[in-house]
Amino acid sequence: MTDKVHFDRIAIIGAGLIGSSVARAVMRAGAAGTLVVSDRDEAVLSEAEKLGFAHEFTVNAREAAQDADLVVIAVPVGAMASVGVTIAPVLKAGAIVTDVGSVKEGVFKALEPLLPGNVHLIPGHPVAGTEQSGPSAGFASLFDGRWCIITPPQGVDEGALEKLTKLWEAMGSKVEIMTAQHHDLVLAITSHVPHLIAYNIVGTASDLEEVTRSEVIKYSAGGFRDFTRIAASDPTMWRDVFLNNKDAVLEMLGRFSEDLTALQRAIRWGDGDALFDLFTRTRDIRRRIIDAGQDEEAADFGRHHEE
Ligand SMILES: NC(=O)C1=CN([C@@H]2O[C@H](COP(=O)(O)OP(=O)(O)OC[C@H]3O[C@@H](n4cnc5c(N)ncnc54)[C@H](O)[C@@H]3O)[C@@H](O)[C@H]2O)C=CC1
Ligand SMILES: O=C(O)C(=O)Cc1ccc(O)cc1
Repeated sequence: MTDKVHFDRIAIIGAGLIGSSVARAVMRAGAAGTLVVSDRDEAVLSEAEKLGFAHEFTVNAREAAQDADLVVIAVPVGAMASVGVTIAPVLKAGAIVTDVGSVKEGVFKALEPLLPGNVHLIPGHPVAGTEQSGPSAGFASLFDGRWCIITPPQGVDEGALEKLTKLWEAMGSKVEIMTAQHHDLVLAITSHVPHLIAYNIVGTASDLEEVTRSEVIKYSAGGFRDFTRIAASDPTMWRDVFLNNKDAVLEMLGRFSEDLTALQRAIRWGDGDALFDLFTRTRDIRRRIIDAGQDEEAADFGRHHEE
């Protein structure tokens, strides 16, 4: 039995889906003496306060970060730097600063020059979420059994890394360590490009003429419905993901469009074997995901939450 992880003061900046879920999971784990949550949006903060998932609430990120042993930045990727500028002057020596952003290399490059040299910046990404946003969409079990990828910089303080790892484990996650660059490449194909495809197909449907569009809605079968769930994801968050993981997304999109062209040819020339072979290979990937226990948990969480 390992010692229970504990921080005297944890500050979470950003009280949306992920920040509020981290707050609830920290409380569930009893991992903070004091948990303070901050959001610059007063409406979000008062909703968070009503939900009561932390000990203290403030619109002032600097006040939240003051004296914190751990600061978790849970804002859209494009807003990380502005939070860094705000909190840098008050960070305690030896504090751990982490984030939950969906892109890792850009976030590290944006934050690292802003923070004092005596704090430990160790980025992270819980690979768990839903298409919803805001404090009421969060829940304590979001990270249970899901991966959290931590991307420590070279020369990281091992004690700080171990403490952060233990916190994610206490919040229910399985932790994997990799470089930020590798994370961004893997997530480009498993998460970012799939979201772009969903935005694109739903966008194409919404551009159809009125009559056809209403039929798309009326007859939407499983496939299209699943895309609309993903394409309902937060516009600010996803704009920032694509602007900050440009190279890896463009690399994967290049491969994707080559493969799409090959499929187009197979359809045009009636190459049924090519189609059948691909569809057989892809079915195997689905089976392997289910065998690994990584099936539709996030989607189910999202759906349960809508009910
Ligand atoms: N939505 C998802 O499924 C997942 C999201 N992420 C990452 O988590 C981060 C947060 O995403 P969500 O919680 O979904 O977004 P959200 O939209 O639910 O919450 C973000 C919150 O940050 C606040 N905020 C924005 N700029 C701020 C600033 N400068 N100072 C203080 N607060 C600020 C907003 O008012 C908002 O309440 C993003 O970086 C995203 O890439 C990671 C895993 C899953
Ligand atoms: O809702 C879904 O299906 C998701 O894919 C959630 C999600 C969104 C962004 C992430 O960085 C991680 C998970």
